[in-house]
Amino acid sequence: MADNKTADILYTIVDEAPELASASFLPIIRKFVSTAGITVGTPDISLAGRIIATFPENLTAEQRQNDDLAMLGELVKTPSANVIKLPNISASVPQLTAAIAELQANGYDLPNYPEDPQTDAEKAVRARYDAIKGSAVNPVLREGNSDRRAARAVKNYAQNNPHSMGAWASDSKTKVSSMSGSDFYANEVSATITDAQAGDAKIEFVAKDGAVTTLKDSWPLAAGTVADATFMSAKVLSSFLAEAIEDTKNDGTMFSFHMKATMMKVSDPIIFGHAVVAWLGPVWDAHGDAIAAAGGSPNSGLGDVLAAIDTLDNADAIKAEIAALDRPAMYMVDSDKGITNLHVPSDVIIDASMPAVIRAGGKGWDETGAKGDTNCIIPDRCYSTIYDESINFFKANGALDVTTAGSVANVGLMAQKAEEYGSHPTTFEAPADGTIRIVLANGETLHSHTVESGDIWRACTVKQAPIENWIELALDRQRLTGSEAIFWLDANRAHDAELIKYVQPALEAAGKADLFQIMAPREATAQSLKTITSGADSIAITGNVLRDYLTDLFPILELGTSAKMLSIVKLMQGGGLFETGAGGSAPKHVQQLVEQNHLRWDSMGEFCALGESLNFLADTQGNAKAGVLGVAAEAATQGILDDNRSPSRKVGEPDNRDSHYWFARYWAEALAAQSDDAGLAAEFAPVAKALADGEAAITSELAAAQGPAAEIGGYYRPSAELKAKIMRPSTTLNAIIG
Ligand SMILES: NC(=O)C1=CN([C@@H]2O[C@H](COP(=O)(O)OP(=O)(O)OC[C@H]3O[C@@H](n4cnc5c(N)ncnc54)[C@H](OP(=O)(O)O)[C@@H]3O)[C@@H](O)[C@H]2O)C=CC1
Ligand SMILES: O=C(O)CCC(=O)C(=O)O
Ligand SMILES: [Mg+2]
Repeated sequence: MADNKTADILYTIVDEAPELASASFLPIIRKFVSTAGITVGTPDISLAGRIIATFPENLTAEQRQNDDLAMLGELVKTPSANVIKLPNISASVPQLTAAIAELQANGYDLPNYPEDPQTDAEKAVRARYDAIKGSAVNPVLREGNSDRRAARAVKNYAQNNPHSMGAWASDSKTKVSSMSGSDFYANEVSATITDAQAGDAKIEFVAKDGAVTTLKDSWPLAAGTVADATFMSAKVLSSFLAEAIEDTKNDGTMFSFHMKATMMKVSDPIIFGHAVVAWLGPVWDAHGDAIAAAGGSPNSGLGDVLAAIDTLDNADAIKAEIAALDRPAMYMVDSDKGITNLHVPSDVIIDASMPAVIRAGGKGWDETGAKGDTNCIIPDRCYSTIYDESINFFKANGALDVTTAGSVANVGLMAQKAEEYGSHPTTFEAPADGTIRIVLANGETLHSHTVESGDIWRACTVKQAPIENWIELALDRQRLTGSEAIFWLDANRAHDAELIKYVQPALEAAGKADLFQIMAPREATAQSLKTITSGADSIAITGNVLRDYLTDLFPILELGTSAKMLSIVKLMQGGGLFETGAGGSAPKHVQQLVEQNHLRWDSMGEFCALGESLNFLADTQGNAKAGVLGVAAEAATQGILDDNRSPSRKVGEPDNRDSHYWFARYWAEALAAQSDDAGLAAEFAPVAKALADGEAAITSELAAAQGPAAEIGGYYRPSAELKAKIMRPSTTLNAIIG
C-alpha cells in the first residue's frame, strides 16, 4: 500500500455510496497506473475515520489512526498536491451520534456526543466533535477556486439520451416563500479592509448594561479582505414560519423547508429548529421544556424531538396532540417510512433538494405518497431568488428541453473558506438583547448590529488573492469557450457591491469588460435559462454559495444528476484537487445495495476526475506514461457514454460494478491501441484481450450477485473484507485485475 505522504495521487477514502464504489474501482486504478510507476495513496477522510483520529487517547494502538484530513489540509497548500476527492458525509448531529454509536458497538471506547455540555471536560469533548460536524472537510481542502462544468461528451450524451423530466403546468401552485425583511439579506453590511484597518480583529457582544463579552478573539483581517456582517431576527423568522404554515394550508399545497444545515453548520440547524418549533406550535409551548429535558433538540430535527417524546410518561398524549394539529400536508423524504422533511436537518439539503422539486415539475410527495405542489420555504433572500425565478421561468415556458438545451458552467469563488461557507467560527446566537460588533486592530468598529436574544448573527470574509484568482479563472474560461459570461452579483447587496469594486476594474484592465455582464442572481437566472433554452451556453461566475447551488441546479436539469460533472479545484499554490461530481454521498444508494445488492451509484465523476488527475501528473511530473494513461482514461469515459454503460437504477440490471468492468476494458483497449508508448501498448494488449474474452463470464458473475441482501458489516465503517467481497463478486474479473 502506498504511503500517503509520498504517493503520486491521493484517492480519498470517504463514506456511503462513493466508498462502496471505490472498493470495486480502486483495484482497477491501481493495477493500471502501476505500469507508469504511479502510486495511489488513500487518505481517510470518512466521518468514522475523522472521529477515530480525534480521540487517540481513548483507543488501542490498533484502533488509532492518523489525522489524514490535517495532512491533506497541509498538502493542498503545496504545488505537489494531486488529490482525487470523492464526496464525503458532512454530518448533522443525528449522523454524528449514529456514527459514534456504531463505532462504540464495535469496541471503540469513544465518548458520547454531549448534547448539553456542562462540565469543562464535556465542553472539551463537544468542541472536538463540533470540529468534525457539518462540512468539516471540503472547506479545509478547497485552497483554490472552483471550475465545474459538464464535459462536452457528457453533455452530448445527455442531449442524445434525455432523462425524464416532470412537466410544468402554468397554474402550478409550487412557489418559493422567503422573509420580506429582517433576514441576512436585509441586514448585511460589508467593507473592504484598508491597510490602516488590517490586523487581528475581535467580535464582541455588548449587553444592554454595557458589559462586554468577547465572542471571538484574534480574528485576522488582512488588507484587501472583504468582511461582512449580518443577522437574521429570530422573532421575525418565527412569525414568518407561522404565517408560511398558514399560507401553505390556504394554498392546499405541501410544506417543504430547504436549508444547508451541513455547510452552514451553526446558523442553519438553528433556523431548522425554529421551523420544527413553528410546526409543533402549541404542542411545543406546552411540552417543550419537558422534551428538551429529555434530550430532544428541535435543531436536530423532528425525529430527535419525537424520540425524546417517546421517553416521556405522557408520550401518547403528546403524540395525540401533534396528530390533532391543524397543519398542511408535509413534504416527505420517505413516505413509506414516515420520514418527514423536518425529521433530520441533513435529509433535505437545499442544493440537491430544490433541483429535485424543479426537475419533477414542481412536485413533491406527501405523507400518503401522493404527488403534489409544494410551498418551498427558504427564509433568507440572499439566494432564494434563483429558485423563485427558475420556477417562474418553467411555469411560463414549460420544462427545459434536455435534447436541445445548452449548458451553464460555473466558476466559483471558493478558496480559503470564502464568504458564508467560512462563517462557522464567526456565527453566534445572540445571548441577550444588545449589540454585536466587529472591533478592528486599530480600535475602530467596522460593523455593528443591534440584536435581540436569539438572533442569528454572522460575519464572514473573502480574501483578496482568492478574489483576484477567481476573476482570472473567469477570464480564462470565457476566453477558452467564448460563451456568455455573467458575474452573478447583486449591486444592491452590500457584499456583492464590494466584490464589484474588484471585478469591474479587473475586467477593464484586461480589456474584456464588454464580454462580461454583472447581474443580480434573479436576473442572471432568467438570462441563463433563456440562453440555454436557445441552445447556447453560459458561464455563471459566482460566489461560494451559488457555486454550490448552481452546480446541482443546472446539472440536475441538464444531465439528470450532478454526479457527471467535471469538478476541478485549481489550487492557488499550483497543486490539483479533482473532485468527483458535484453531488454528495447518496445515502439512498447504500440502502438499495444492502437490501438488493444493487449499487446504482454512477462513477462518471470519478472517471472524469481520474483522467484530469493523470493528465495533471503528466504535466507536473513530466511523466509521459501518465499522460498516455490519462488520454486513454478519457477514451474509456467516452466509451462508457457511447455504449451506454452507466449503471441502471433497478436491481437485476447492470450496476456500478458493471460500469467499472467496462471502464477497465475500454481503458485497456485504448492503451493497447495507442502508439505513443509501445511498452504500455504491449503490456495492455493481453489485459484488453482477457477482459474482452471474459465478458460473458464477468457480466454473468456480476449479475448473479444481485438480488439478495448484502452484508457490509457497518454503515459508517463497513468491514473492508465484506465490502471487497460484495463489490468484487466476479472471480474472472478479479483474476485479471489481481
Ligand atoms: N462534495 C461533497 O463532499 C458533498 C457531500 N455531500 C454530503 O452527501 C450526503 C448526502 O447529500 P444529499 O443532499 O442527499 O445529496 P446526494 O447528492 O448525495 O444525493 C441526492 C441524489 O442525487 C443522486 N446522485 C448523487 N450522486 C449520484 C451518483 N454518483 N450516481 C447516481 N446518482 C447520484 C441520487 O439520486 P437518486 O436517488 O435519484 O438515485 C441521490 O439520491 C450528505 O451527508 C452531504 O453532506 C453533499 C454534497 C456534496
Ligand atoms: O461540503 C459539503 O457539505 C457540501 C459541498 C457541496 O454540496 C458542494 O460542494 O457542492
Ligand atoms: Mg453542492
